[in-house]
Amino acid sequence: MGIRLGDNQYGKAEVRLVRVTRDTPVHEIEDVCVTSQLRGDMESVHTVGDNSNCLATDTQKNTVYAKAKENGGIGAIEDFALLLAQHFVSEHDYIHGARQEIHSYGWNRIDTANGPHDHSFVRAGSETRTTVVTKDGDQEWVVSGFDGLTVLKSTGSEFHGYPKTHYTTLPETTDRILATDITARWRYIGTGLDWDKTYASVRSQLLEAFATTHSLALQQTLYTMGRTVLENHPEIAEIKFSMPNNHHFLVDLSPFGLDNPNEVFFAADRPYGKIEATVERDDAPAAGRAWESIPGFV
Ligand SMILES: O=c1[nH]c(=O)c2[nH]c(=O)[nH]c2[nH]1
Repeated sequence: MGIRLGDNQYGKAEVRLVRVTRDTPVHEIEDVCVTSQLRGDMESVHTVGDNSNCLATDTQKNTVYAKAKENGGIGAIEDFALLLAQHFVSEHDYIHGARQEIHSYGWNRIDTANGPHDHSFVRAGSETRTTVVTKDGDQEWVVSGFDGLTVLKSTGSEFHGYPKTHYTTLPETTDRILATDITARWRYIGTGLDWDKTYASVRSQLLEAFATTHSLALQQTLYTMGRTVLENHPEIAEIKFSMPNNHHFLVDLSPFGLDNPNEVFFAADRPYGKIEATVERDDAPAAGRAWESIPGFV
């Protein structure tokens, strides 16, 4: 019978790791979630249960923890993911490729009456920074981004001019709330970059573009955000977004004899519009395997 093993990868998912740097009484913390997956000569473990090439997922988990110590911390998640991928591929001749995904959660020092506390922290911001490093032999790809950066504009957003069909009830508006949770992923050209600096810059450009674009559609805002990033970052080939349109409906207060000039809204949680797009350079190098197993984006 013509049956064979197709693409496969395996590893330990969602290894939670908090690293405390405690060289001085003023501690630092790094908080990440690592998913390690390996690809290689895995035919026989699948077909006959021969585990001789099967680097245990438990070993992959231990490697993540040990490298956090040997490396003196995590550092930029892109560097740590590259370090893990390079370790697995170079140490074991039966491992040919790796996919290392890391999410990181930011923490700020708690501000007390006596100033920022030495070892007490509060979660920073609403977003989770992410990276996926894919290594295939000598080739490496880095896709970074974030999930869930929640933003809202209380004006500066219109929506009109859309087709009016038999089923259209949506009133046109020249002044509405625009709210979304930005999920973005961008593909780097090459490695060896200052990941933390680029991340901070992309994040602030996205926020600036969201704030300053007078929006005629969330699609237009999305495109402007992506174009701004590509114009300012030649090291980024493309950026993908998935953004809900978190609807805010004006509440009818007329039964109570009250007017409502865009002041009181019902913040609906579902359904929501779902706006997704890629903004890309037309001369970008090919994506190769960079986007493999990164679901949820077009
Ligand atoms: O910015 C928007 N884009 C749409 O495609 C859309 N559709 C809709 O009902 N409201 C909106 N708003």
